[in-house]
Amino acid sequence: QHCHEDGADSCDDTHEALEGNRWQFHCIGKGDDECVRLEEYYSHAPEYRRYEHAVFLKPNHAGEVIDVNIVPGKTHQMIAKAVDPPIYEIPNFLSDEECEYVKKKALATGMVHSRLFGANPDTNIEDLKGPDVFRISRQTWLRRDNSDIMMTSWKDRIEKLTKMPRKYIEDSEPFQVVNYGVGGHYHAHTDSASPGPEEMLRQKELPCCYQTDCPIDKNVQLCCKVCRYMTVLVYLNDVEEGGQTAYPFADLPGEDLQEKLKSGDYLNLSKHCNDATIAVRPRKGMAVMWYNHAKDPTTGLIGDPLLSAYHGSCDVTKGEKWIANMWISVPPYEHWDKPSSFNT
Ligand SMILES: O=C(O)CCC(=O)C(=O)O
Ligand SMILES: [Fe+2]
Repeated sequence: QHCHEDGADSCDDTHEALEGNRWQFHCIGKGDDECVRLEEYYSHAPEYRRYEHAVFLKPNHAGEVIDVNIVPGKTHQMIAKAVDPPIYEIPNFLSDEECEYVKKKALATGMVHSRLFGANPDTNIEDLKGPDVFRISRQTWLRRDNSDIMMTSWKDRIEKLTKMPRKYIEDSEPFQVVNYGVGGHYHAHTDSASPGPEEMLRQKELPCCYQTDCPIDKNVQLCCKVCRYMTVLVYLNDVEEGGQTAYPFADLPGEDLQEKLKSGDYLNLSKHCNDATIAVRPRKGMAVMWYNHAKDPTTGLIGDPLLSAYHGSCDVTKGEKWIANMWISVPPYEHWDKPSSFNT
């Protein structure tokens, strides 16, 4: 590996030929040893050089701890929880004061009951309760406000953490703030495009939702597809009991995953929270970051959805739970030059 000692960004352009493929290394620590080897890089054909490429940071093993500089003068840790998909915990991503600020701001905008894609708009969701309900929470969106120093600094940290081109961070949706009470949960789901083969084929030609005005809370599947390449979720409080973020299929061998997915039952986290291979306990200010898609090895843009990235929130059994979601969207090659409707 050819990472330079003089800082994180100096080795972003380091390439090494390996059996005809190109590999890229990103030095996210200080020395050579802390370089993280990324997935195979794009093929360097001229048509794939016109735009900025996504980054996929893969840990060497679960439990790996990587020091990162995301705030000047401070060191944070990225703790790998899983390899497939890569899931990382980043303690103290936000300070206590920042968490309080986000909650206050969210309450001021007004929180509404969360809906699902394709949900019947006539249902009175406020009355729905119990383990059979897929999602029970309240939420709001915090719109981009470039004069807000906290939000800008938050995006800086996400950029340093993910190594993603700033463009994709700026293009992405507003921050979503979610609040769960006792009994609140969100059964296991994917944050991005429906991963079934037929669905993928049907949606192939569609632009990404963030590039359109398609209403994201209705049945959007006919108009656009969700292209949330990665998720950065931040816990805004300590939850007294329950409320873990659970990944029922993380790091499972392919056959076991297929079997569990087929049964469908494992998606119900009110029943199966404890069967999940990875469950992250909320801690105020901590971020969890993971990939919902592979990186397309040819185009360097969003690739196939990762079934291993199914996740959700277990029931809050005592107290309440506050989170903020930041999704980073990346287009597929067919739509790489379409502008984002959020970055105006
Ligand atoms: O609350 C959690 O831990 C998970 C939330 C989630 O998956 C989502 O909002 O998409
Ligand atoms: Fe999610």
